[in-house]
Formats: sequence, structure tokens, C-alpha cells
Amino acid sequence: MNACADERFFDWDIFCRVVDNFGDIGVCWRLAKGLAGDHGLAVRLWIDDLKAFSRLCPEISTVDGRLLAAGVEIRRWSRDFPSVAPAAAVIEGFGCELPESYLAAMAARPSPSPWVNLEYLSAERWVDDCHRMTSPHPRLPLVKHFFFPGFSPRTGGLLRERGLLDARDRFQAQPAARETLLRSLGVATPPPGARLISLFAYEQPAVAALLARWADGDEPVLLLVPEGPVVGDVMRFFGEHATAPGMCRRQGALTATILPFVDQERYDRLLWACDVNFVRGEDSFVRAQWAGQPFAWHIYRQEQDAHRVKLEAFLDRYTEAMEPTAAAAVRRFWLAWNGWGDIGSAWRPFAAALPALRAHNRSWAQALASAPDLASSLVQFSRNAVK
Ligand SMILES: Cc1cn([C@H]2C[C@H](O)[C@@H](COP(=O)(O)OP(=O)(O)O[C@H]3O[C@@H](C)[C@H](O)[C@@H](O)[C@H]3O)O2)c(=O)[nH]c1=O
Repeated sequence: MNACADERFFDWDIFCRVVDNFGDIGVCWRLAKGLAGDHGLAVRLWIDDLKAFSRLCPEISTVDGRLLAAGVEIRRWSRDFPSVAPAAAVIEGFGCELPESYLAAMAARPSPSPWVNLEYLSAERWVDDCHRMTSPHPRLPLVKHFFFPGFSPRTGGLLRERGLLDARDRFQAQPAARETLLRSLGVATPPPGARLISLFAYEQPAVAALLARWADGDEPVLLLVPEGPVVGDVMRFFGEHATAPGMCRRQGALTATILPFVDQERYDRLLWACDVNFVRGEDSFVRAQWAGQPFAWHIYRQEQDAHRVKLEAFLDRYTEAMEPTAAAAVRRFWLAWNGWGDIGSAWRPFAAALPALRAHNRSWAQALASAPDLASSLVQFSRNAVK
């Protein structure tokens, strides 16, 4: 007799701890949606911080006492872990350490479920060699597999749900779709010829230098800033100390508006709608690449500047086939945005490169989309593992 109280069967369990920010839950949630939506699999997502999750996904319904969103069962991961039947395959998000009782239940299965530790994204070359490396559990008959998302064919690829680029193209072909989105975010129709820029970043004191360039520039800039740490830096430029979604301030050619934090689908459309996107961390960084528009990456800081190596590794890949002037402008601008250079003076060459960057980024997204996506790679991996 099975001692598990909850006997429902799931194809995948995904475990996620919210460390800080929204990156871990952002990635795990997209992956859960991909496995359920594109592959028709039964997915259960264990999250230790449902409040953070509800920012990315405000629409959670309760059916027979179960929390459901986008076809995924959402479970609070609390200290007292319930007795459940392990899923056929298990994802540990970013080394979050599975509950002991769950590991024991996995080991007790006649054939243990494939167990994957999903790693952070990096463009560094060593990732190719570490993807799918294994680590046997010290006591139980279980093996953990390290699964790396990435940019090369030797990694697990990137999260990309089915039909993403077509949906983007349809949206970008319809000016009315952009207007509807902006209205839904409380933004008035931009003046003709205005450059739309979205700004999602960590705290960024250097932003003032950039805002000054835009304010003094010849062309109107409409800056859309989702709620988050950089909002304070932006509003201080306008002499404001309090911030709230909907606030709008103007100086010279620059208009800045604070946006509410929206669900992932609407945030994607914001990236599609803007002419330039500032993104951060991991998930928004990937989504900006799918948007096919010029973008700048505020990378998550690590000790001893380890993030610089990561940043340069991506720049090397991304600019490899780029026209040299544009490549130099991107490198200079991104480095300055991350604290290695003067952002104000780096803007002009970056702005001059925008048409070339747009063309490059369309092909970059297309090339990335020719590789298998992360959810499909995981499905394939789990099928092979049980053969
Ligand atoms: C601005 C905005 C973002 N989002 C989503 C997009 C992403 O899924 C998520 C933000 O995640 P990221 O872009 O990855 O940035 P982040 O800074 O929040 O996450 C970071 O967290 C650290 C713990 C990790 O170590 C980092 O690598 C990184 O992932 O928020 C919305 O859904 N709505 C919004 O309005």
C-alpha cells in the first residue's frame, strides 16, 4: 500500500525558491507553462513565496481547493512538506534543495524519476561541458542531472513557447495592437515619431546621465518604467521622492511614466511594442532577445565582478556577426550601463547603431529559434532517461 496522502499523478514537479527579485520564479513559471501548454503535460509547481508569484501571475483560480493557473497546479512549498506521490520527472530550480521526504519517496519508486537541477543561464563556453553532468545522491539511489539553458547547441536551449515569434510578428505588424496595449497600461498615445523605451533595471544611479541626454535631445522619448528599484532613480531626476504607477513627468524631449507591474504576457508585449528595451537578470533578458528590438542588459551583480565575465561572454556571441561599428557601440553602452564607463557619452553611438541593431536582432532571434527550446529539451531528456 502506498503511504502517500495525495495520490494524484503528475508528469512534472518543479520546485522553486524565490531567492530575491523575480528571476527564479519567472523562469520556473515560464517553464511550467511551456511543459503544460506546449506538451500537454500535468505539471505541479512548488513555490515558497506565493506573493512573489502572484505579481507575475495575478490570475490564479481555485478549483476543488486546488490552485490552478494556465493549466498548472500551484502548491505552496512550506516547511512541513506534505506526503505526495513524486511526479514522473522532477526539476529542482537553481539548486533549491528538494525536501528530504520527497527525495525518499522518489527513491522508493520502482524506477526513480529523472531528476534535473535547472541551472542559471550563461553564455560562457564551460557550460557546454557541464550540461547534463551528473551527481549521485550521497545516500539514496538517485542521480541529479545538471541542466543548463544556453545559447549553443550543446546546451538545453532557451525558454520559447510554441508560436512566440509569429505572435510577436503579428503584434508588431499592427500599430493598433501597440496602442491598445499602451492604453491598458495607462499610457497616452505617444506623439508621432517618439522613441518608446522600456526600462526594467536594478538600482541605477547612472540613469540620470542618460535621462539628461534624452531630455536635451532632438527627438521625443517616451520612457516606460515598470515598478521596481530603478523607478526611484528615475523620479529623483525629476526632483520627485515619492513614486507610484501612473506618475508621469516631463523634461525637455523626455517624458517618463511609471507602469504597474503586469503579468508576464503583457510584459512580453511591452517589449515587442518598444523601440529599445532595458532588461535585467535572466528571464527579461531572454524575452528582449525574442522581441527582436535593440536592448541593453543590466546583469545581476556577483561578487568579485564575476558578472563581467558573464556579460562579456554573451557580448562575444551576440556581436560576433554584427557590423563592427554597431558591435563596438553595443559593447561600450552595455559595459557603461553596468558600471564600466560613462553611460551619457555611450548613448550617441548606441543610438546611431539602432537601425543596424534592429536588423541584427531579428536575425539573432531567428537563429536562436532554430534550436530546440528548453522545455522540449527537458521533455526529450526525461523520455531518454526512462528508456
Ligand atoms: C517588469 C516586469 C517583469 N516581469 C517578469 C519578467 C521576468 O519573468 C521577471 C523578472 O526576472 P528577471 O528578468 O530574470 O530579473 P530579476 O532581476 O527579477 O531576476 C534575477 O533574480 C536573481 C535571483 C537571479 O539570480 C538573476 O539571475 C535574475 O534572474 O519579471 C513581469 O512579469 N511583469 C513586469 O511588469
